Amino acid sequence: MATLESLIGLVNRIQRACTILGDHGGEGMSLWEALPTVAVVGGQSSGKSSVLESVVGRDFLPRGSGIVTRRPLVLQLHKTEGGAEYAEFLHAPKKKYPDFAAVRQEIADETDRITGKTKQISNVPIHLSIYSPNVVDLTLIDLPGLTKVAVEGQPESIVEDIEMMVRSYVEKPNCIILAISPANQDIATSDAIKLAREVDPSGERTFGVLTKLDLMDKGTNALDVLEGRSYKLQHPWVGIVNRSQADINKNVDMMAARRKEQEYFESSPEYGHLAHKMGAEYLAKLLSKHLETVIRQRIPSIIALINKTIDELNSELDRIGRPVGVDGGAQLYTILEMCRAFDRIFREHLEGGRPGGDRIYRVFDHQLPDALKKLPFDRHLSTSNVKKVISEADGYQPHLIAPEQGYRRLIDGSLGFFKGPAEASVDAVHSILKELVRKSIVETQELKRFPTLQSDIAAAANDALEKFRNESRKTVLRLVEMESSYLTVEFFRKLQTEPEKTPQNQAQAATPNVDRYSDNHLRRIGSNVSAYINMVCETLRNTIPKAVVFCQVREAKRSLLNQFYAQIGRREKEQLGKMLDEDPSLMAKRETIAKRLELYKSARDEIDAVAWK
Ligand SMILES: Nc1nc2c(ncn2[C@@H]2O[C@H](COP(=O)(O)OP(=O)(O)OP(=O)(O)O)[C@@H](O)[C@H]2O)c(=O)[nH]1
Repeated sequence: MATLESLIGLVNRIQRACTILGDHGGEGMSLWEALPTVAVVGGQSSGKSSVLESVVGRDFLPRGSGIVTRRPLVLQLHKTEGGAEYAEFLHAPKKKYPDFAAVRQEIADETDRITGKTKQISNVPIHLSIYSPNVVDLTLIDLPGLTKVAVEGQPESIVEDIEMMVRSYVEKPNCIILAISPANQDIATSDAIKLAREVDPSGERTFGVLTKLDLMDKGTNALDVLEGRSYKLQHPWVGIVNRSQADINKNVDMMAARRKEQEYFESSPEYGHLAHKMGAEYLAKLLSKHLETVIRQRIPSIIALINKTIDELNSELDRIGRPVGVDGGAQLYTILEMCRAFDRIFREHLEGGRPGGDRIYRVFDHQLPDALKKLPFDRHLSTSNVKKVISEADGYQPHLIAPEQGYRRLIDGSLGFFKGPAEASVDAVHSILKELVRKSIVETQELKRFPTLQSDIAAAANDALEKFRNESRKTVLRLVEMESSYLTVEFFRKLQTEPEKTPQNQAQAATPNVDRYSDNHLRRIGSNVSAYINMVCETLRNTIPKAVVFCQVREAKRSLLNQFYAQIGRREKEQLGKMLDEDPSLMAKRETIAKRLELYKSARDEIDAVAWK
């Protein structure tokens, strides 16, 4: 079983970690609140400070008129095996205070640092550790004295504020209440007892302390209280005789005061039989033992709370994303992971796992054929235009057999029309791909936290798409140009051998080239060209999609981010870090969670180390 020292030391360490990480109660069930603590409460001038100093055996608390204690003071006492006494503040961890007058000054200064000189109160605790051979292991929290009236310079609300702060500590079921009441005042009117009664009616976590026994009226005594008849508590009352104001003024040494107190009880006719259970030293031991028992009881529930919280924090971290390592390798890895996640989703869109790829097929199946159908060949191959083109091509010398030049010009002119629909298909597919990039970025959960990387990936992907589009445009235009560069000669050979179908045509064939520019003749040329163009159109309707898929879709699937990968591979650590810029609020949130996680994990380690000793 763990020793007494180790259990209180354990809670001390966890408490300190809590304060470092800003966990000192408040919303929800915090670790701090799960830890057993001893809170010192009492009315003003009840002798609170005197009791604390006597327990420590040192003068170290600020004195003065008005409300001096304005922040909770977490006082952790560590017993040392001899050696010099010294104090340490959590807010100045490197500094040792061997001089307790300086401790007093630092408590006052540190109080003001948070509350300002306005004499407001604050619930942010000051942590003070005292290392001394003259103390027992114990942690006490000194709270502002309960008061009824605000004094000069302090806001009216301070009375209520103090009560609320003290209440927030003592109402926690893990709080052991050290209720200080002066003996020279009716116990029924004690502020400390009134509050304790409210929050701990059964008295199981209240320790009653009666101060100023030496100041009671002659002929009266406090036995009714000390023996539990006036107000019953589960734990025995402890009577205390602190230094009087006169003693303090005379600088009576604390050790001397402890001795004097012991003598007082031993020599007292009324309290002599209780002497071994009275005094500040006894109180310290009593509390220490009790605190240890309570901690031991609480450990299983503390472990349960810690484990539950660690699980919750972990899943919260998973939800918002783990912090990225700071070294360049880790950053590069993270960026590549994000890129891969994005790329996977983008490909799913194309391949049908997600919607969007089908729109590309619609371009080939609808848009392109529709556009081809709408090309103005009728106009281009109208008799009048055929005549115009052929005459121009013939020049001063009309053609002899067939208008070879005219045919070529008519065909060239017609083929030119295919460029429009070909380019339109390229552009349509381009904008679908762009839209899919946008969608995929949005759908990549992992990327959500990295707005900069999001836009970097989007920019890189769009750059690549732009390049693919240019390539694709060149290719489809080439397909069209190829059609112009070499005509399918078989088509025309076949035409020549085909017999004329109508009698009129037969007549014309019989007298060939009677009128080279007759309507019939021109119509025939027009329809021949039209037939040829239709054939080419059929070919292009099939080859344009192939070119577009080859240049744009296939490349997008294969190498959308290749250029980007090459770029980031060359980047320096700082540039990579910039790419992983996150939303500041998210970063702050993660940091808080990570810190809390660290706190809970270290608390678990501490407990593991002690509990199995
Ligand atoms: N004679 C005698 N005087 C005491 C005793 N306890 C406290 N005093 C005196 O009572 C006055 C108030 O004591 P403190 O310890 O400052 O009381 P406090 O509750 O801390 O007071 P505030 O910090 O002002 O709320 C001081 O002058 C002490 O010397 C005691 O047991 N006997």
